[in-house]
Amino acid sequence: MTHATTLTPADIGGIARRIDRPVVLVGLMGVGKSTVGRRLAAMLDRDFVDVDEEIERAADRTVSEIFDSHGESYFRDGERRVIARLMDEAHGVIATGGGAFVDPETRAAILDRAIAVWLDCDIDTLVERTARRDNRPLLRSGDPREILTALKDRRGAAYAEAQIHVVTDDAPHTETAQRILEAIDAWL
Ligand SMILES: Nc1ncnc2c1ncn2[C@@H]1O[C@H](COP(=O)(O)OP(=O)(O)OP(=O)(O)O)[C@@H](O)[C@H]1O
Ligand SMILES: O=C(O)C1=C[C@@H](O)[C@@H](O)[C@H](O)C1
Ligand SMILES: [Mg+2]
Repeated sequence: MTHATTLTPADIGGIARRIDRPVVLVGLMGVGKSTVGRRLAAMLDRDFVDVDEEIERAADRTVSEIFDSHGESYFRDGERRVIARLMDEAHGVIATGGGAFVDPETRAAILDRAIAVWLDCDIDTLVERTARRDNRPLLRSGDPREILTALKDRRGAAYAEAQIHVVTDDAPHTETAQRILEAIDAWL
């Protein structure tokens, strides 16, 4: 599905001035949180932080290495701490890892301090996108389609608590970022 976006630079500037909290992108692996988030931050002229990258920097290891050497619960503890810190700092756009918003403490902190945007798209698209890079440890333990489908079922209720829901389809990054802005504008 295509969707013509009509936001002018002046519109975007107006929306940017009304956004008084960080915009936090949540949703499944491959939905575009990191790549669309970076584009959205550039459009808003705000800074961009990727939680997975922050954890990797703090640990001086990749997400996969952390899962391999310490396990998922160790990674989740680091993720919770990083997001708690980010909520205390003034950031423009924050891309979370796919599981972050499922943690009740993290979800409550984000909902209290930020605008959570749930990016959502169909499983076929997620399977295709996540196959491009082998950097997602949760998808290595079996068939990625089955794992993503199960995660979507299990996590859907948590993601649905986000204030804003944007279905991305296969729209390009810039268009998706514009749709997020339109949804925020309508919600504010
Ligand atoms: N709207 C889009 N149109 C085209 N390609 C996209 C779109 N969104 C994401 N992609 C591509 O899908 C891949 C995964 O995107 P990205 O890394 O942003 O996902 P993510 O939500 O951050 O995943 P993770 O939870 O694993 O960090 C990248 O190759 C990215 O370029
Ligand atoms: O969906 C998830 O649980 C994950 C998504 C990635 O962003 C990483 O945070 C990690 O691979 C786990
Ligand atoms: Mg990401």
